[in-house]
Amino acid sequence: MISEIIKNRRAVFPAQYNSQPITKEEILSILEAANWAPTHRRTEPWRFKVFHGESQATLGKFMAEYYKETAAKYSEFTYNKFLNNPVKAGCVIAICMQRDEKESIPEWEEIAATAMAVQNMWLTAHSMKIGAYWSSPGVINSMDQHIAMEEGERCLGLFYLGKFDDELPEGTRKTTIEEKTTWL
Ligand SMILES: Cc1cc2nc3c(=O)[nH]c(=O)nc-3n(C[C@H](O)[C@H](O)[C@H](O)COP(=O)(O)O)c2cc1C
Repeated sequence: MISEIIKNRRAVFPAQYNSQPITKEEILSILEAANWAPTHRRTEPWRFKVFHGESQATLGKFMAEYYKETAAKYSEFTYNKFLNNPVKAGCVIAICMQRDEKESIPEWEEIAATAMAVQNMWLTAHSMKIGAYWSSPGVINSMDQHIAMEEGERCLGLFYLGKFDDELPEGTRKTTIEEKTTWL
């Protein structure tokens, strides 16, 4: 049932990944789900850059060095996390949003559509027993220093994917949906 998949999906972090590879076919299935997200005026703004293989290590090096150059309070622990997390993953996908030339709809709608695409990916990965999480460190605003980005394209995060052995914990929410809902 989809409601079970929705409830049981968790953020699964690099520390939980085992070293099993993720195949290109598996990544393509996950990306295919993204393309079916709803989209206002059919702008289909989601764009993805897949780091799969050696590019994972160079992404880690870029993020770690960026952190070293910009950190207000540098820690070697954080440096090593930036360096090593992409390599622990089965692949990392940069989540990007492309504005259409005419900017025909507000930016927030394009971000919302891209986030819906990511939820499709996250649920698909979960149903394939592949863990995932959306990471949004400051370096995503400077991804154009590492990879080619189009005019009007913005990186919204990094989607880490990895296979895992452990049972996933039960999810928690601070408040119930009733507390967040007003009936009129
Ligand atoms: C837009 C977005 C950005 C996120 N950025 C981060 C992040 O930078 N670091 C992090 O640990 N988790 C990040 N998360 C994942 C959340 O921490 C996680 O989804 C939340 O703790 C709820 O846990 P659950 O997904 O297992 O239910 C992000 C999630 C979203 C939707």
